[in-house]
Amino acid sequence: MSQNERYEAGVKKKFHLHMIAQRLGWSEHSREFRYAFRALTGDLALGLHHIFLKSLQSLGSEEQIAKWAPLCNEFRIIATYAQTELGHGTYLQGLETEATYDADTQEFVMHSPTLTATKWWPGDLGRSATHALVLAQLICSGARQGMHAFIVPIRSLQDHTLLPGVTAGDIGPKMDFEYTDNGFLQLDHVRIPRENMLSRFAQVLPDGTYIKLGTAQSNYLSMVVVRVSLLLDEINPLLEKACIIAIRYSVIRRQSRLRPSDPEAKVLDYQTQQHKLFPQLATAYAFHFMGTSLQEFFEESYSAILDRDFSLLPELHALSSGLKAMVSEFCTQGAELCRRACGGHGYSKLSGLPSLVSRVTASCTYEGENTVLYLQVARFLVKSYLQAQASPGSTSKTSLPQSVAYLTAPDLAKCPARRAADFLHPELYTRAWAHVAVRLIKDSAHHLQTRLQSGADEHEAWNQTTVIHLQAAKAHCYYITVKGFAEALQKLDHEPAIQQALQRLCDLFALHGILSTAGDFLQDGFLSGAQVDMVRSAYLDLLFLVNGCFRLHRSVFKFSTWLLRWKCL
Ligand SMILES: CCCCCCCCCC(=O)SCCNC(=O)CCNC(=O)[C@H](O)C(C)(C)COP(=O)(O)OP(=O)(O)OC[C@H]1O[C@@H](n2cnc3c(N)ncnc32)[C@H](O)[C@@H]1OP(=O)(O)O
Ligand SMILES: Cc1cc2nc3c(=O)[nH]c(=O)nc-3n(C[C@H](O)[C@H](O)[C@H](O)COP(=O)(O)OP(=O)(O)OC[C@H]3O[C@@H](n4cnc5c(N)ncnc54)[C@H](O)[C@@H]3O)c2cc1C
Repeated sequence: MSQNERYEAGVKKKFHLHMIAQRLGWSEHSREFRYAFRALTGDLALGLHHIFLKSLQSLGSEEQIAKWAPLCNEFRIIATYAQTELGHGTYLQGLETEATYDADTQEFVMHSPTLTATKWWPGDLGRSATHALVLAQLICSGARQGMHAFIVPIRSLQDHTLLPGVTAGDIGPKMDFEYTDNGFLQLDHVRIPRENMLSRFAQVLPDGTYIKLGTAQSNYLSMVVVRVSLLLDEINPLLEKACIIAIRYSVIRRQSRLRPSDPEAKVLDYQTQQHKLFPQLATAYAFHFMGTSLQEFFEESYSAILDRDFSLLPELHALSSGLKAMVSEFCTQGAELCRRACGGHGYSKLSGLPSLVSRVTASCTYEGENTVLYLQVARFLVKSYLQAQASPGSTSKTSLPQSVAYLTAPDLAKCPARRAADFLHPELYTRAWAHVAVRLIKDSAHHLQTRLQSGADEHEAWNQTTVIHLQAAKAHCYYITVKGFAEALQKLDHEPAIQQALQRLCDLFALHGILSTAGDFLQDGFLSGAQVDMVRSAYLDLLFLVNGCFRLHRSVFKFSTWLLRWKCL
């Protein structure tokens, strides 16, 4: 299909599913709706319409939510989230679109002062949206107040033509997401009422007085909300699907002989094929359980933040940033590995794998470019580490956020494992991951301090140590995921068969990670070379055991059913 045909198909599917859900009484978060969404491969248009709604609920006052949410829910308006510009995506302080308050008319004048101020990328903007949530620099009472969110009508509700002062269109062909009309938007002194600035965390009074109700980053909250929601709703399911296709293919595909006298072997019987695929399956499950745990932490902190208690926001920002970066990075790598594991058929679009790979690849960029998000985590880790060092032994150490409490826990200098089987104990490998994360965080903080003491200013010192910070942030995120996976399994005692199968995948995820970054474990002697051999031996035995599991269930192997069952637990 052409881009236009894919776009039109995406819109048709969107409303077809919506009408079925209405007729059958499925809520958007119901299992039936989510399963139908998966079955439609997720190629539904108007994804940003829902991101607009999430942003409205995060940044809008109760009155604004009451006014605009029903219009969204009934699709009487189609909305998008317009933040990124041609010249700026990451650096929000550099966004150029202006919202200048006119006290005489009690309006904001929305304007794109330069070509680089053109909004560029927002989904559903090119052809669909009637309204845009425009993130712009607020100017009132003669001062620039930073980035705020403004609801701007852009197309007529009568005939869908662009409104006066609005220039918009489609940004053209992309690597994927062809069913979404990512667009551009230029505003030429477009006037909107004062009430259209989302005002949960800031207000502009009729006379232009600016009232700050939150923190400088309160208006960044919508990005946190979306990062958390994309993990389980969009990104990890793409790896899950790739695993289903590649493992089922590998159970059926026969190629070459294990012994000359044997019939051709199922490719899943080759150890190298297991080595390609089973760690991806383990990763998909690890991210499922970690994403569920993050969702629980999000729900606990989100209601407090909406009530302007920001105490948990720094940790939520760090967790959501790091886990979005890690999940998107690993799901992109994993989906590509699954594709390549299917040989020539993996290069056929008919396998479904190429489109999964090109779609998940975008997640490394949208909703925050991964490197930038990892560095946000690193900033949080250094601050937490220095806080822990500043008050050794005092009760304030207990004030460390829960996700970094391990920075003050007793640390093992050397791994106690004496045989391969010792590495199949979650307590042991979780502490191994904690050790490496602490060491890398400490190392990154010390390199930063050394640069500062050598006379570099804080910004140069930070920039010259970001590669080390990146390494520490990644180890921290992997540790969080291993710990979360192991803890989730402890709640499955009532399902022993499932618990055992998942335990093997948890062990596999932890040990595969150690083998992939063995240098980090060897560097300070925490693991010896002999112990890395033990890890490899335990890992290879796990591949054999997991394969046996598929051999047992091979005919009834239905990952999605299994996962659905586990999601129900
Ligand atoms: C089915 C459909 C699937 C596809 C959907 C695709 C949807 C895609 C939609 C989008 O892509 S929307 C656009 C997404 N864009 C971004 O995510 C932009 C990323 N950039 C940023 O978030 C900020 O520019 C960045 C964090 C990189 C820098 O923030 P700042 O410019 O404020 O500077 P700084 O790093 O100094 O942060 C200052 C403070 O704010 C804090 N902070 C930053 N971002 C925060 C945040 N989001 N929440 C809470 N606090 C935050 C940060 O930790 C720090 O706290 P401390 O001073 O206490 O250390
Ligand atoms: C499919 C898709 C859909 C999208 N949908 C939307 C949408 O609906 N609405 C919307 O507003 N936006 C949307 N975006 C835009 C997206 O949010 C931005 O592309 C993203 O935030 C990255 O910004 P950028 O493109 O300016 O890249 P840049 O930030 O310019 O990144 C380029 C390079 O610079 C590096 N870099 C940048 N800053 C730093 C730093 N401080 N330290 C170290 N390295 C740095 C990055 O790591 C990267 O390697 C979408 C993008 C895609 C691909």
